[in-house]
Amino acid sequence: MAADPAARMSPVGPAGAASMPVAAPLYPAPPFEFRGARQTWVVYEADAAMLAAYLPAGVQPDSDPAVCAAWACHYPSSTFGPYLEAYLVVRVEVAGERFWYQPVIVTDAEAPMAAGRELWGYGKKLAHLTWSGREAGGPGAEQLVMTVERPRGVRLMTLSMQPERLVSGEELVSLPAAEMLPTLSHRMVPASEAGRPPVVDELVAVDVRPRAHRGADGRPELWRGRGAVDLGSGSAADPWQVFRPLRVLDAFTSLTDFTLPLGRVVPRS
Ligand SMILES: CC(=O)CC(=O)O
Repeated sequence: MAADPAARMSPVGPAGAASMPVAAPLYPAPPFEFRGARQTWVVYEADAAMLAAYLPAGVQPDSDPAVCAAWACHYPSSTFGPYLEAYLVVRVEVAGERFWYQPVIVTDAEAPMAAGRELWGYGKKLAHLTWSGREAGGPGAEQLVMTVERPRGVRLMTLSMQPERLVSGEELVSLPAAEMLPTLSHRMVPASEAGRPPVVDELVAVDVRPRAHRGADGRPELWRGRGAVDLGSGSAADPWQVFRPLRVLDAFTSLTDFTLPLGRVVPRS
């Protein structure tokens, strides 16, 4: 009797799987979807010379003092599952194009950690993150707070933001501190044979626009308010204090749905 093809079907992943291990991939193939994403930015000035060691060759702040942002992400629903993430980013210029360069990223889950490092060159580390604040901001709403510890008990960052005023997409575009630039990462993959140079050493840009902003009646859900970032004295492994704010410029929080695209390689000169 001929075997039933369905009965022979393997319970493991298909050949050509999107990620390792190919028999049981850690994360699926694109598209990479995010729903109800709460992102909060505190934009500030920092000492460009202090943070220079975090920038790869060919990547320079586009101003002095440097413009940085502490960026807190609460992702309740995504292709990679629910997770929290925190970034420190620097506004930079590379060969005449401007980006938000991402030297520091921490997350609390394995799938977005591996996918971020492998696909986009996001140099993520695992950390203990907490997030508090209601889903929707609003005037008089409780403040939004993210904390980052790595390892647990060693506080690297406390970010807080008090939403005060709903702003339109047009108004946001006109605010210098909220400039929507592509992000940029340094994707480095070491060689597996001793004495060989990295097999990948490239700058990867990701253009996260366009974003679909959610809100009651389809209006954008973007709030502006007051922000604060405390980076303390860092740690030996993670000297985040070099990004310490000199002056806070602005603070925003948004609630969006979006699809994260793959990147593009940026020539260094
Ligand atoms: C999986 C990813 O790296 C996407 C993100 O968390 O920004």
